[in-house]
Amino acid sequence: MNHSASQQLFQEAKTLMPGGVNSPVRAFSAVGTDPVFIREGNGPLITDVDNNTYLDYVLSWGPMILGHADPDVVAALQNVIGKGTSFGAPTEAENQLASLMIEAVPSLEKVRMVNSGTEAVMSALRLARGYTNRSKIVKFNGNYHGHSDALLVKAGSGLLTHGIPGSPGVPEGVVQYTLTARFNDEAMIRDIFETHGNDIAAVIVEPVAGNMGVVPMTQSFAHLLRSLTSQAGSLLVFDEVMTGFRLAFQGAQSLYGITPDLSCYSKIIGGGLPVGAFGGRKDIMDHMAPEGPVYQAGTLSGNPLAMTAGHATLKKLQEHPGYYDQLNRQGSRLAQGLRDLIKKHRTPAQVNQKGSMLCLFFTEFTESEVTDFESAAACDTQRFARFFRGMLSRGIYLPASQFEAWFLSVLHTDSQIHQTLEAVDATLSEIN
Ligand SMILES: Cc1ncc(COP(=O)(O)O)c(C=O)c1O
Ligand SMILES: N[C@H](C=O)CCC(=O)O
Repeated sequence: MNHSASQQLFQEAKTLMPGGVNSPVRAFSAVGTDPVFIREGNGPLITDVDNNTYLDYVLSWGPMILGHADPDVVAALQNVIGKGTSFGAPTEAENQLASLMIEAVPSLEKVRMVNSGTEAVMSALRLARGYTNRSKIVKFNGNYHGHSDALLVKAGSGLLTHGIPGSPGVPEGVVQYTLTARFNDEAMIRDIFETHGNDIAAVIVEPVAGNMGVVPMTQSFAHLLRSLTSQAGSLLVFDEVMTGFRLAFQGAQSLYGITPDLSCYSKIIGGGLPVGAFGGRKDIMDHMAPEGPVYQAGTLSGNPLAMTAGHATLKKLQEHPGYYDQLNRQGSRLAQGLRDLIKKHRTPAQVNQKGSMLCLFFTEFTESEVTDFESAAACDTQRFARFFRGMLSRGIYLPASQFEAWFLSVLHTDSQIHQTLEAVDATLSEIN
């Protein structure tokens, strides 16, 4: 594959932006190659500036569940873009997206729109602290909730990819109220609540963690979190930035049978435009300004284009409930195919999959499952890097990190899954 135009753009980008990118994982530095510059996307395919086409399992890190340039989303955007792109004033489009989310997810009684997942989580936790009058929050090792100061502790995603345990620039005082616990470790979270229960404003969790690879929370851990928080008067906050409208129309919370107090969204609810939202119980949400005293604001919040793209996306998902069965089927088919191939090649690896989120962990500990940050972090990232490069050269675009989720769209076909597995077969024989 020729990558000369991408390489040229990357050289230029490095003189313009730190590392040549606007978000670290995109730089491909963890996989020992340069990034490809994407020119356009169509359905499950993306094409780079050198005219190479790839089957996309990144999907903009999750939002493009309908594939790229979905005709209904594009038409909805074309319909509004000529009428003004931002007003900083209420619009009907905000009501439309908010009411669709509230209709879909029983735990949402009111929502507030923001501009990113980071903002959604940061604001939800401020609200939790304001509502409970408590300071401490609990997060789990390897969960990633965006880059706000208090949450850059033992986080997944780019921090795990680049081996950054916290971040310079975050004063100690800011993280002194962030308690960290092992994901899926029931004894540890019980201990934390025994010691700090009365001071804990909220527990925040990715129900299916997708930022240390894919690691689902166990059912019993989910129920334990619900009961510990309820007993202690703390709030349970589900970070559904990745899982919301992806694992089910009602989100991961419906799969676990849990009603969180607050939930955070981004990605799919913006249909590929910058967006975020948080919501939950009305009595809690009404603590937000101007109804209540907890302050949060945004010049572009509820942006008409983002609301329109998000609404068109959710509407289409709502009108096609069969999409979720299809996504689950394709996810399972790909996961099973990967399992068969790692067995065939005797590759030390594990496959974790939940619906249309999955990943292949190159772990030496094949006999034990990857259930938390500690087992995920023990993976062979060099082998992953070789695997990634082999797949890219065969036209399969995977996340450029061992610790990110692969996503499927509703347009990934049987024959594309087959093509992916053929590429895996060839790549594993090359790198083993
Ligand atoms: C679970 C989760 N929470 C929060 C975020 C932060 O979202 P954003 O990148 O839109 O700020 C992300 C992704 O980055 C995420 O995957
Ligand atoms: N894991 C992150 C979000 O889900 C990846 C996006 C990024 O950091 O650029």
